[in-house]
Amino acid sequence: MRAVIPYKKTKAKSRLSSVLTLKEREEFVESMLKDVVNTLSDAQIKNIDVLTTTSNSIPDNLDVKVITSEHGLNEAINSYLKNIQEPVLIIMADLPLVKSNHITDIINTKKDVVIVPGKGGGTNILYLKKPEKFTVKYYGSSFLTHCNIAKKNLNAVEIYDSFLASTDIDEPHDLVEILLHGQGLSRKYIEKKFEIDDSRGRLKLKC
Ligand SMILES: Nc1nc2c(ncn2[C@@H]2O[C@H](COP(=O)(O)OP(=O)(O)OP(=O)(O)O)[C@@H](O)[C@H]2O)c(=O)[nH]1
Ligand SMILES: C[C@H](OP(=O)(O)O)C(=O)O
Repeated sequence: MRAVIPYKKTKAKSRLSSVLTLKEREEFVESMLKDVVNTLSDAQIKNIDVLTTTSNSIPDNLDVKVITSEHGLNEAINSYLKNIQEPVLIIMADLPLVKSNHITDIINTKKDVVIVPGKGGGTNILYLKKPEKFTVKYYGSSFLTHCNIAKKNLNAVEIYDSFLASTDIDEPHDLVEILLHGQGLSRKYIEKKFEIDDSRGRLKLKC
């Protein structure tokens, strides 16, 4: 089996622009990518592909295969899947809280498809035992879309329930979860700039 991480660094995370500059956002997404790659490695995933928009956005020291595509997210992933004849784990790059035991739980499923929902209706992780029978359609309520695609084309779907695996980092309020639960490079990056305001459990910028 393989894992593929869709990754965009250029102008990344516009939803965080109120709290991080563009340079900081691009540095931050790189730290999250490294955390995801480290988690996959800890789960003994040997074949890790990073599907990115521009090859110059990947650090040299990552043990991954870099695949570039100028296409948008859906077209890039569906083109990638056309060349895959083995089970594939599609894991987003903005999931720094996922742990290796989540990955092993997911790939040891007895079902054809595992879907890990994101907050607000997204899809954080897809595990496809038969990728040739699946087409991704991210954005909007992609979680429901992917459930329907799976049920139409395959018969056995597992919805994997995990607070940490469902916590994708999109909005400023998501950053507090990294301070509360993170253990990797992205936590080191964020704690330089933010701390938790204990009075309300809310994030505030470090003075
Ligand atoms: N290869 C590729 N990955 C993408 C693309 N757009 C987003 N991604 C990745 O897909 C995952 C989810 O994307 P988003 O949460 O929308 O990331 P984003 O577009 O940087 O965030 P916003 O600008 O706030 O929407 C992240 O791992 C992104 O790095 C794309 O056009 N190509
Ligand atoms: C790619 C998209 O991410 P979101 O915008 O929901 O974080 C999705 O999961 O469908």
